[in-house]
Formats: sequence, C-alpha cells, structure tokens
Amino acid sequence: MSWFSSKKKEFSDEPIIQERIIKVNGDPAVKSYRRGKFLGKGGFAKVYEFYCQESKELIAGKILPKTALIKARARQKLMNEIKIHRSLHHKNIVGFDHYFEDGENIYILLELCTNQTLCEVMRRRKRITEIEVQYYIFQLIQALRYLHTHKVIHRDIKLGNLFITDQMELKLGDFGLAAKVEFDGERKRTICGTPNYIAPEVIDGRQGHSYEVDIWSVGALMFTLLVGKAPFEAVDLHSTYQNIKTLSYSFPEHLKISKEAKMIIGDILKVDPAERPSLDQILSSPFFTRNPIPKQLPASTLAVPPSNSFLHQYNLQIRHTINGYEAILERGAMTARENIQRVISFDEANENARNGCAPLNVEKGWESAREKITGRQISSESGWDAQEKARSTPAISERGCDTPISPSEKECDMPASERVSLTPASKKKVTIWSSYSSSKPNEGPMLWIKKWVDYSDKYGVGFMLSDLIIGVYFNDATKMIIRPNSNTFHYITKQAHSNSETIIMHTLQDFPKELNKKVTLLQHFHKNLLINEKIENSNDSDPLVYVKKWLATTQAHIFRLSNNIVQVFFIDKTELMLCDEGKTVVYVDKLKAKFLYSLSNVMDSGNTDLSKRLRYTKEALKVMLQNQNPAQLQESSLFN
Ligand SMILES: Nc1ncnc2c1ncn2[C@@H]1O[C@H](COP(=O)(O)OP(=O)(O)OP(=O)(O)O)[C@@H](O)[C@H]1O
Repeated sequence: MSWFSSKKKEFSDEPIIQERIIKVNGDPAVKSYRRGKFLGKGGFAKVYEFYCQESKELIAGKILPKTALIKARARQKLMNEIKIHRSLHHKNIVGFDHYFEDGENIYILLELCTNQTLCEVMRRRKRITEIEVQYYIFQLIQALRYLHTHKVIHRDIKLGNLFITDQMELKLGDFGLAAKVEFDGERKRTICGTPNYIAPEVIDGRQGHSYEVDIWSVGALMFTLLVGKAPFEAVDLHSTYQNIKTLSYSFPEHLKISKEAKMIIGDILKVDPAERPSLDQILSSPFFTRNPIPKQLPASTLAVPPSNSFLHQYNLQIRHTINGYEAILERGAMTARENIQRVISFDEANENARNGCAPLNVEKGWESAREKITGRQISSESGWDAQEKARSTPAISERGCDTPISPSEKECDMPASERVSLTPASKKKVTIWSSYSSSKPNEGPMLWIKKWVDYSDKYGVGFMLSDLIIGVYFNDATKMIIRPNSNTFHYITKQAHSNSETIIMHTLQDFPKELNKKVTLLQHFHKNLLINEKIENSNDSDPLVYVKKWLATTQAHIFRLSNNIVQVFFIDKTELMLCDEGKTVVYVDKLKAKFLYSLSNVMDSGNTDLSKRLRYTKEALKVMLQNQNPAQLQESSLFN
C-alpha cells in the first residue's frame, strides 16, 4: 500500500534527496524527492513534505540524522519503532510507507497528515467541545482496538502524536515507545523516555504494565481536551507523579463539563489497572452513546469551535433519532453497529467468535434504563398509561457544546447508519429482511411507536410516535396524523388500484365535512396520548412518519411504519424492533431490558427464543404485506 498523496505541488529550489533502489529487473536506480515544507520537529527528527519527482506525489518524510543514532540504545529504539510501525495497517494509524538511508540520515516516509496534530489544535483552541472530544477519542479507540488486538501497546498517547488529515480523520502516530506483548499476561518493565500521560503502575514499576496504560492515557487525554490542561499537571515532575499516584485531579467548577464526561474519565483514571474499563466499555459509556458521533468535523474546528450552522445541522439530524428516553435505543444501535464494525475490522476468526454473537445489553449500568417502554395494548379508554413518562434528552448545548444552536445552512451530514459495514455473511441474511422492511429506500427519519391503542373493533388504531406525532390508522385503511398542538393535520388515502398514497393537509377549522368523525377521533387520541408528554416545539416542515400497515394476530401486534421500521408488540409483553433496513434488531424483554443485535448475529447466536420471534415476525410481515388472512400464520409454536 502506498501512502503517497496525489496532490500536485510545485517546488523550486528545495534540496533533493536521493534514494537508491533496485529495480524489479535487478538494475540499480535512483528515486528523487524534493524536500518541501517543514512540518515539525521532534526529539531527534525533523519532518518535511517530500515530493516524489517520478510519481509527482506528496508524502511526509521524517529525517533522522545518523549522528543522533550513535548510541546503540537510540538505534535500537528506532529499529523497534520501524519494526512495529511498518506492520500496522489501520485507517486511524498513520500509514508507514517505507524507509531508506544515505550517508547522513535515515528517512522514514509516512502518510502525510496536513492538518498537524491535536497539539496545535489545542494551542489555538485552548479546549474543545464534548462533541469534538467524542469524535476524536472515538477514532483513537478504533486505533487502540486494532493495536491491542495485534498485541502492541503504544505507551505514548499524547496530543502531539494524534495527527489530523486533510479529511479531518484522526491518526495515531509515533511508535517510538511502543512495545510488542510477546506472550499473554506479559508485564512490561521498562519504558524509555517520559510519556506524557504516564499511568501510576509505570511510575510504581513493581508490578509491570500492559495495555491498560493506553487506556489510562485515553482518560488523561479526554480530561486535557475538555479542560485545557492535563489532569495531574504540577510545578515539577515529582509533584505530577505524586498527583498521579494519589489521583489528585479535579474538574474546574467554572467549566460546563457533562456528568457523562466526568463519569467516564473517573472510571478510566483508576490507580488499579484492572479496575479500568476496556476500550469497548468506554465506547458503550453514555458519553459516547448519548448521541450519534459526527461523521466528520468541519476543518474550521481546527481553529474555532464548531459553527452554529454545523451544530444546527447536527441537531436536526439527531432530533429525529433522539427523543426522550428512546435515545437509549438509538445509542445502543450505534454501539451495536460499532460492534459489528469492530468484528469486521479485526478480521480474525477468533475475534468474530468472541464479539460477533454477544448481545449488547445497552441498559447495563445506565440509570436511564430504568425507564419503562410505552406502547402497551389497553382495553379501554381509561387505561391510558398516565404513568409512562419519557425522559427528555438534554439539548445539545447542555451536552457540552458551548455554542448555541441557530438555524442556518447545511454543513455536514452524518447519518449514523453510514458507519455500518457488514460481513458478507450478514449481507446474505439481511436480504431476507430487507425485502420486507425496505421494499423502498428509507422514507423518513428514525422514529418509532411509543404508545398505541387498538380500537379496531370500532374505529381503528391510535398511535403516538417517538417525536410525539399522533396518528390514527382507521379501519378503512385511511390515516390521519397531527403534530402535538398543531392547528393542521394530514389525511392520507390510498389511491384505488395503485399503491401510491395521497397526503392532503387541512386545518382543524377547515376540512371536508365527511372527515368530521375521523377528526373528532384524532383529537381524542391527541388529547389522551399526549398526557404526561413533554411537548417541545415541532416543525411542520419535518418529514412525517405514520403507520403504513398493521396486523393483529393472537400472538402480537405488528406495525410497519412509513420509514420502514417494523415494530412487534408480543402479548407476553416483549417487543421487537427492526430498524436500519432490517439490519439491526432491538429486543425488549419482559423486564424491559433492551438488547441490540445485528440480524445476522441473532440468527447465529443460538438464542432460539429470539430466533423464533424473528421467524414469526417474518411470517407475519409476509401475511401483512400480501394482505393474507392472519389465520394462515402458524402461531401455535411461538410461545411453547
Ligand atoms: N505524518 C506526518 N504528517 C505531517 N506532519 C508530521 C507527520 N509526522 C510528524 N509530523 C510533524 O513532525 C513533528 C515531529 O514528528 P514526530 O513527533 O514523529 O518526531 P519524533 O522525533 O518522533 O517526536 P517525539 O520526540 O515526540 O518522539 C510532529 O509534531 C508533526 O508536527
């Protein structure tokens, strides 16, 4: 793999560096590089842009004078760095191209990261917002997952070793202090140099250290990014070490740092390495799962906080996915998707076996998980579940973004689902479902049914969606929807002999007389379903979602929404939700614990109860979509 970037650049009189190479046919030849812009300098090295004259491409060239490598220990360290770095290939690790030498220097050619490092960002910004911390640390953790699976400890995670590309991707670099773990359980004893965020067990030295030192650094780094100074910083090294050993650090009171951020940093900064969370546990913590992580930050954030327009756009995206306590589901789905991604990126059979089939209990440890899911079938009007109360998710500004949000132009897009990549095996299985859950492209935002009531013996089914849209699916298959406290409603009818639907908007003061009864019913549902709901201003231009089809069987109520989400409410009070075009399965058990799976993992997991429910759902969907008689469903086998 070549790390040369194809960017053309004109150089005039910069020095030329020549690399002696051997051609494929064995003939000696020379490859020339123009030494371009100075990028920075480290302990021994100076780094420049290198312009390859033959390929006309750019790369970063690290120049180490041989005079700095006279001591055997320095040479050994460099060889160790090269040996480890050249074996690593991950999108969040600076790419290693190759190295060569001439009489004076050793040259290491590396992937060019044009946006410098987080050190320069922090110099300009002092501290960054929580959403940016999520963005960068998420990528760092992907790099560390890869490293640790390949038995490498980085041991020098610091701002200056976190490079940023022109695409705003984070890349971990500088493997000068990295170490390979030779056997399971090996504890490293020596560490050369002074790592910035040194872990207490390294200072102590007695019990040795391992992968957990990188985890410690992640915590210390997160603190630094949010606060603007390292957690244990002191006037001298001795006091810093003392602070580390006694965990003496505190969050300045004047800074608005979320409790989720404080919690995960506190969990990581534990003196006993065994008490620190794993990388996966860090990513499953509320700090990372409470909102989708942006796909890309704008380059402006290298110098200034995220713009209002970026935050507004981001907020719009997540308003559809996060509403009340249901955020848990979406947060979990993110984590589940990452879980899938992780399985794939590790690309190791044993990793697949270990990670692939494990259900992710997104509730574990979260207070929010105590919330109950709504949507119980009720038998009469008086049974509206007044106790069910949604938690409202704090606005983004309360989640640590200092900048207020105001409407403005579009700046980025970040559907979390784009992070998903599936193994070929999963793809195969998903098609079974996508034919039911996604016969058309995704048609709307991520909303789902939060409450419903079945009045089909008289009128139809009333429902409330997660963004508090109220709707009725009438017995004649027409639908009506209204936003909370809105003066307008939508009436949806199906055209005869075709599948297409007509949506007409009316005001509550002015609508055709023949809709009188339906509107009365809609208002009745509107009033009752919204009891105890916290209503925020809704926007009439937001896309509408409604129940497109539903089916009641002896075992369950099955709903298919216009955004292709399928929800199944079983009579034993368990629930299933198929989202993400049927690729993600959310299962809520009787105790309201929520589990997330990729569809392929459920099928392979050996969870026969869940597989049975999924098969049942598939059959029910077939019946529903082909307008068959529900009696054709083989139901007896479901809850034996
Ligand atoms: N791949 C790269 N792309 C762009 N700039 C780079 C790259 N690698 C290094 N630099 C720049 O060069 C500087 C020094 O590089 P680096 O930190 O790798 O040198 P070092 O001698 O190994 O440093 P240290 O003393 O921290 O170990 C970096 O801070 C950065 O500004």
